[in-house]
Formats: sequence, structure tokens, C-alpha cells
Amino acid sequence: MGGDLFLDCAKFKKETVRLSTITPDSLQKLYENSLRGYVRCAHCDNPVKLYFSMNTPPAFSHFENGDFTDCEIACLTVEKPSAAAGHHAYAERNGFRIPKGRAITGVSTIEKEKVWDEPKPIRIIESYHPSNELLSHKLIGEISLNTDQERAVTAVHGSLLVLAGAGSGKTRVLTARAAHMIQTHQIEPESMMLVTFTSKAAREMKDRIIMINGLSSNKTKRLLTGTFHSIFYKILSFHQPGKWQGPNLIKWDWQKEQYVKQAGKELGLDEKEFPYDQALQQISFWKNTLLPEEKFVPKGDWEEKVHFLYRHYEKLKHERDQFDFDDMLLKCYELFKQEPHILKKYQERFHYFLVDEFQDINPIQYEMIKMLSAKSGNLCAVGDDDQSIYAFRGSDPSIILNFKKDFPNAEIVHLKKNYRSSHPIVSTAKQIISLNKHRYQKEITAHYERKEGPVVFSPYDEEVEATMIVNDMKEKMENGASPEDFAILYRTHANGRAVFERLHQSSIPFVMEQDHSSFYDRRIVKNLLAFMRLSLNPDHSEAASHLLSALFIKQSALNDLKALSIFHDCTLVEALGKLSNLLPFQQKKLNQIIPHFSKLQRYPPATAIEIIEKDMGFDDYVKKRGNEGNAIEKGSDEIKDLKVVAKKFDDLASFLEHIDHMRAAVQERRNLEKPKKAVQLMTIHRAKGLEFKNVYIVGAVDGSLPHDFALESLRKGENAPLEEERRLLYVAMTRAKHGLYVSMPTMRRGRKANPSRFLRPII
Ligand SMILES: Nc1ncnc2c1ncn2[C@@H]1O[C@H](COP(=O)(O)OP(=O)(O)OP(=O)(O)O)[C@@H](O)[C@H]1O
Repeated sequence: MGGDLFLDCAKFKKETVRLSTITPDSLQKLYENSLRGYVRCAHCDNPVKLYFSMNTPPAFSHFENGDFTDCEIACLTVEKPSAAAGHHAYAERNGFRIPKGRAITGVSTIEKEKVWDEPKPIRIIESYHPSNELLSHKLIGEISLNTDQERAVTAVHGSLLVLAGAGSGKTRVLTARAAHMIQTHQIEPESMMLVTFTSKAAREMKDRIIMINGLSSNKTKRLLTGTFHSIFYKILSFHQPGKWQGPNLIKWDWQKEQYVKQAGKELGLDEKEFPYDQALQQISFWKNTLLPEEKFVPKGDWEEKVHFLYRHYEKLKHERDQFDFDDMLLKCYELFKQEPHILKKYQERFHYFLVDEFQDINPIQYEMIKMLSAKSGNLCAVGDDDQSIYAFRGSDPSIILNFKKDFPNAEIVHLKKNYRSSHPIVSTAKQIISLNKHRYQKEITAHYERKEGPVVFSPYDEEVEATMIVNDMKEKMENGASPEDFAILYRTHANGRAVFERLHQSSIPFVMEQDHSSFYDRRIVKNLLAFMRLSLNPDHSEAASHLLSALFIKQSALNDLKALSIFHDCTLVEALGKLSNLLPFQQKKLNQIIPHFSKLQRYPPATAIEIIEKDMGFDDYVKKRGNEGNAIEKGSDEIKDLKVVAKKFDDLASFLEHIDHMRAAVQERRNLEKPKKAVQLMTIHRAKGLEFKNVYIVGAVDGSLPHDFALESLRKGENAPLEEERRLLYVAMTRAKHGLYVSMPTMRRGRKANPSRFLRPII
């Protein structure tokens, strides 16, 4: 950062700006403009950069090294310096020399919003007790185990539930157990079924078992590992090879949507307005909770409609000999029920069942595993009820909670040591999850202590939050950390947008989930941006197509528009006014909005969005279609998120340029080979089972974590979704080994936000 002094004032657009008096919402804009070289020293006029991070308060500094004492004096003089704030009166902080007497966090006389606030450690109430347990020893290969883990590995016969908190070695136990069974008990790998939650976890576990010293790889390769879906699909395709073939699989939601929309027409459901994706999620939920279409008895209008779609969806699929992922479970279940000799064959083939992440099992998976293990009685389930986070897919935490009812002779082993996270992290996560009512009380303590505990910090908004996190990682990397030491976790994809953008602008290598698409390509956002694009280029054909959707005009009108523009030698926007065969309300709306297009480009993007919403009728569109198909990410919220970005730009051209750049960046990253040493960017759901040295949790405020929909459920008297949100925070926190940084922005989507109610009792 050079030997520069750090300044409180600079010049931006010919005005002097002062960090002690600026409003917090201008900080990010100033930051980005300073990176582009648009902010200058108020004294020498050289470009200066603004810098801040989680631990470092904002300050300007010159790009070049040199003696800038005069600039500092000039800056202080203008500001009526106090006696303390003399020439060399500065304090050293995080490698920065900050003039004493400068108020960054507030102005003494008038209470003003803080531009930056110091991160705060979370209070740890429980003291650390070093483990008095015997040193763990190596039972198998190089895997060390403590006494409880060893019991979970060696209790090979009968039913066993390993119920344990995060980081306690459940995955380690499962790997060691499989290896131990093969090596010590000479159990044939073919007679074992090891079920994991994802195919990646299955591959990793098998690789780990193969790597264990002393095990013959020929043997271990014969072990069946996989997800429930992959295993049951194999069974189905063995018995009904004609039907269960890859090309017959309906892989994508849009394929499913075609079928339900076809059925929806018969019911007179509006193709655009009806939430078909929610309906598909509901159908999937029913299938996973053992409610096939013919048995389901709908209640109420919504269920009646979706049930109708369900019936037709199944029929269309059947006629085409197709199947979806849920059928892999449901049809295998039916096969076992209808053909008991087939079930018997598998009961005789498999004698040992090992199931990971048991807390996320759904009713149909549970029934199948019960059926398969009924003969041998050798079922080992491993899980943590506090990490059950897939209720929306039919997972039912009560299955693990009631395990003893179904398996009265089951042994229950508790693993009580967390080897992953330091004591302050384990203690904090424990405090949070203990407020859930529906859970097993579990004992868990940290294996090791570390001085630094979890920290909460309060950036102004989502943009400042992203900058603080990225700069904090940079600082840590300058002090020896490596990019793969960091993960940034968020509740929904929308929460990850700003961090993605800031990381993309930095030189830090990072990876993001593969199937992530750009925020700006979301239907509602894309259609709003179309208004802006047409304002700058009234012949933008793709934007014209999106505009038609937003105006509820059929896409076939696009060809008419193009023809009219050629015929009348006018732009597509002008041709809009010449469209015929429109309904009166569409005509009226068009007449109302066309004059706005030419004016729109004169306004800053944030104002332009308001005009598009209010004066150009986009509000109506969002009301009708904004919530379509997604209870978690609503269209109206997406517009609010877009406004947060818009605030940073002065004109439409630079705003759209930024957006196109970011859309291309997401696309580019999909095709790039993933760097091995990289910061990980992912949703909390994806982070399950993983661990990182340092974890940042983004957006820990009410509405985001817990999510709005859980708060809505709570208002209706339903507590379960809120408990699942608390589990999500618990999962996120327990991914961290050493550093845990929880961000609680003071503004979210342009409004004042409250720190997450899960954190309030401990901060
Ligand atoms: N006995 C042990 N000695 C040393 N390290 C251990 C021991 N048991 C587990 N670990 C380490 O602790 C970490 C967590 O283990 P593991 O991932 O198996 O836990 P888990 O219970 O499956 O975690 P989670 O449910 O939170 O995903 C890993 O880094 C693992 O190597």
C-alpha cells in the first residue's frame, strides 16, 4: 500500500468530498470511481484511491509512492484541524497511518449514519476444556479415531445410528467403517451398499476407501457407492432395460414445464401467470413423500389444480415411455412392492447398508432402505438432525428423530468432539442451534482452542459488504493465506451477486457453482433492462422481444414490428405505435409508454428504474408475473437488488455496460477450467459436508437469513421453516475451521435491515 499518508478528503467531479461527512450510501460509488482513476487529491490533483475493508476504515491514498505530507496538511487545514491533528499526528492501524482526530465512524455533535464500523467479536460464554480423552489411535490404515468413533466403526452388526454434531467425524467414521468391514471382518464388498447425498460425495468416499493402506483395491472397487437415485436407477434399468434408458430421462425443468403447461391449457390456466415451477416442485414433493398421483386426495383450490397437472404430467410421461428423477425412487419402490421376489433378491445380495447424511432422507428413501435391510437388519445411519436443510425436497428430520421407534434395538452412538472448528466457533454455533425446539440435545465440544473467535461486522449495504470481504481476503492473502482457504457462503444465489462482481474485478482466483446463471439474465430483470436498452438503441431487436413479454403482447408481434420498421423506415420503438390487432388495453399502454423511451436515457439508472416501474407500467408486470414459480426469489425483490447496483452509476450506458460485462463473465467462467487454488463461492446448501479455513457468511439479516418466506410462515403460526433457517446458519458456521466472519449489512435491498434474529441473542 506504499508509504503514503492516508487522507480524509479528495476531489470527485470537481467537488471536495470528505470521508468524515459523506453519507454511507456514496461510499461504494466513490470506491469504484477511485479505482477507475476519477477521484483526485484535493491538493496535488493526482489520482487517489479509496480503500477500506472489514478491518480497515475508509481512507484515500495516492496511487504512487512519495512524500504527500503537503497534501495531508492541506486536507487537514481545510477541515479546521484540532491541536491533536497536527502534521505528524497520525495513528498506525492495520498498516495504515490514519490522521488522529479524524472521525470516520461518526460526527460528534450531530448523530449521523456510520460510514464504517469496527467488526465485533462474538461473546463466548462457554470456556474451553482441553480434551482429557485418550489420544485417538489408528484402527484402520492411517485413520485415527477416538473411542466413540471407534465404537461407530466396529459395531458392524445390527442397526446403528451415529448421531452427532458438525465436524465430529461422521464422514470419517463411514469411510473407516467400510474399510474395517472389508479388511477385518472379511465382508464381501458386493454385499455392502454405501449411500451418500451427492454423487460427488460417493466418488470421494470410494476414492478415500481405495486409498486406505492395506486394502486391496480390487476388492474395494467392487463396493457399491452412490446416491439413492443412482442405485435405484441401476436396479430399475437391470429389470426393465427397455424403459430405463438415459434418453428417456426428463432431465430439465423446462421439459417438465412443457407437459404441465399442456395440461394447464385444459384448465384454462394462464401460461404466463400460473406458477408452473412451484407446481412442479409440489408434484416432486408429493412423489418423494409417497403420494403417487392416483392416491393423492387434494384439498383446496391450489392442490386441486396441481393434482390435475400431476395426473396429466404422469400420463404424458407414460405415453412417451419417459421418466424423471423422482420416478427412479417411486417406480423402484413400486417394483419392490409388486414383485417381492425382486426385493428378496436384493435383500439377499446386500447385507450391510451404510447411509450418510441421514437427516436429509425423505419418506420414500426411508421406506426403501427399511425394506432392503429388513432381512439382514444391518443398517448404519449417520447424520445430524441439526443439519437437516432439505425440507423443500421432502426431507423429514423427524425420521432421524424417531429412529429408535422403527429400530427399537438400534444402538445409538454419539460423537462428541468437533475436530474441525475451534472452540469459539463450536461454542457459538451451539448457542445458536440450541434455540431450536425440535432437535436432539447433543453434547459437542471443540477438540482445539484458538484465540480469535467469530466476528460480526456491519457493512452499509450489499455492495460495501462485498468490497469489505474481498479486501479482507486480499489483506489475509498478503499475510500468507491462500485463496483456497476461503469460502463465501450465502442463503440464495441473489445474495452472491455483489461478491461475484467484486471478485471478478479483483485478481483473486475463485470458483462458483457451475449451474449458476447471471442475476441479470433473470426474466424480470432482463425484461426491465430491455426498456433501458431500447432507450439507448431503439432498434435493439432482442430487447424489443423482452419488452413485448413485459407488455403481455405475443411474441409473434416481433415480426410485425420488424416489418413495420422496414415499411415505414422507422425504429422498432417507433414501430410499436403502429402495431395493429392489439387489445384496447395494450394499445392504451403502448401509447402511454412510447414517449418515455427517448427521455429515459437522460436519467441516472436508479431514476430510470422508477420511471419504468411507475410510468411505463412495469409494476403491473411484476405484480402479475413477479412471483411466478419461486417462493424464495421474488421478482419484486430482484428489482430492488437491481436498484442497489443502479445507484453506483450515473448513466444508462455505463450501467448496461457493467451488466453486459458481468453477464459475459458468468458465461466465461462456466467454460473455463476451474483453478484448483481458489476462493469458493456457494450457497449454504451446497456447502454441506465441506470445510474451509475461513468462512464469510453474507447477509445475516432478517429477511435474508432467516429468509422472508420463513418469517411469513412464522406469522401464519408455522415454526418449522424458521427452525430450518436456523439450521442453515448452523451449517454455514460449522464449515469454518479457524476464521468465521458474519456480515450483517445495515441496509438490504435499499431498506434498513435488522441483524438476523438468530444472532441477536449473542451479539
Ligand atoms: N479422530 C480424529 N482425529 C483427527 N481429526 C479428525 C478426527 N475425526 C475427524 N477429524 C477431522 O475433523 C474434520 C471433520 O470430520 P468429518 O468431515 O468426518 O465430520 P462430519 O461429522 O462428517 O462433519 P459435518 O457433518 O459437519 O459435515 C475433518 O477434517 C476430519 O479429518
